[in-house]
Amino acid sequence: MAVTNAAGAAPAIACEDLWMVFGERARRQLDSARSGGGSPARIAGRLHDQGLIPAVRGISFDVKAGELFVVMGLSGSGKSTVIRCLSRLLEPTAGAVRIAGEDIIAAPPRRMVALRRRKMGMVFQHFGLFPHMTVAENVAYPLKVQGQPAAARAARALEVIELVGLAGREGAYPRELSGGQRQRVGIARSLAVDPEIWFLDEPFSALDPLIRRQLQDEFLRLQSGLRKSIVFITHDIAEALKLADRIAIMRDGEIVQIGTPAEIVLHPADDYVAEFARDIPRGKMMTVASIMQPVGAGGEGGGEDCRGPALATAMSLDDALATCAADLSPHRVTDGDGRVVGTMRPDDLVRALGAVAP
Ligand SMILES: Nc1ncnc2c1ncn2[C@@H]1O[C@H](COP(=O)(O)OP(=O)(O)OP(=O)(O)O)[C@@H](O)[C@H]1O
Repeated sequence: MAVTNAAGAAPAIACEDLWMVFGERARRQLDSARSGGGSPARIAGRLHDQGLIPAVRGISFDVKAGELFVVMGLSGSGKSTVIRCLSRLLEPTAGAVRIAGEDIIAAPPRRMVALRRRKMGMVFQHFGLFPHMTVAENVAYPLKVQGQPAAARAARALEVIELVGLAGREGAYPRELSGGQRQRVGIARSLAVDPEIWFLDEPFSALDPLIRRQLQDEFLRLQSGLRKSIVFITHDIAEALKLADRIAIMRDGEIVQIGTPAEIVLHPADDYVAEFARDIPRGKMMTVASIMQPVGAGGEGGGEDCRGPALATAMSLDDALATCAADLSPHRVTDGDGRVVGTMRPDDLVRALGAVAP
């Protein structure tokens, strides 16, 4: 049965009280551990004592349509296990996963195969390209699996190859490409079927920092046009803050905080989250959009009392500070199309930069 929210639209992904326990008779052991009651950590402790590995411990979250949702945490915190449960590459031990309202845990295997082929795109850290196929053949492969005719899949492959900036390299083999180019092929291949849901598990982690930054920028540009519903995994807080609409921070199989990049940096839920956010160069990493008062939400009509030049939503806080330093009155904030979308008060800016106590 489809489950919808108050507005009538189901979230793109809804995950509720999800458990993934590795080991013998995991389901029965989990039931027994839960019957004793207590927090997920206590239940996990009982499972540990039985020699099981409770990798994901009763987590819940929603991903909205078109949202870029980042799951972040240290190595071993359970990130990859979560993403594998969402596509049922792993069978969760307990809990519910719904894709656009459809309960996929109850879906029969054939339906699951169809969902993976038509609705879901996946990109992993190790590109997983076929070495004996050209770029074009690799990218067209999922369309071949779908049974699309040769001409249609060649045309679509070229389209997405162009989208990821590899036009002209469609005849190359993976061994002839750099790491960054190979990952672009992986991204193009996952986009070929035009998935609604996109799972990316540390897609840029194997790349050197410069290429990594470049691919992050390209990824943001792609997403601003595509508006896919995305679950993106990373262990890098800077990457999470740069890309995310919202971030879920995981520790020991649990989610300790879900929030926007600004909420995570400015209002960390505990010391673990604060530790991640501590060394972030806020002025460089955070944008005006993340701390402005939106129009109608304290930003009033957007700029009646404002003087001085408008700030752009995409501007870094450092650049905004340089602009505001000349005029300490509130500033209008405009989006890429020049529309007034909010107000920035210089004291909010200074607070966000950590120069005064909140
Ligand atoms: N197939 C498996 N069998 C047993 N334990 C597993 C299995 N897969 C994962 N685990 C364990 O589950 C826990 C979470 O692993 P997971 O790979 O999800 O973490 P992660 O946050 O993605 O880590 P990394 O960033 O290093 O990839 C770890 O303790 C791991 O050893």
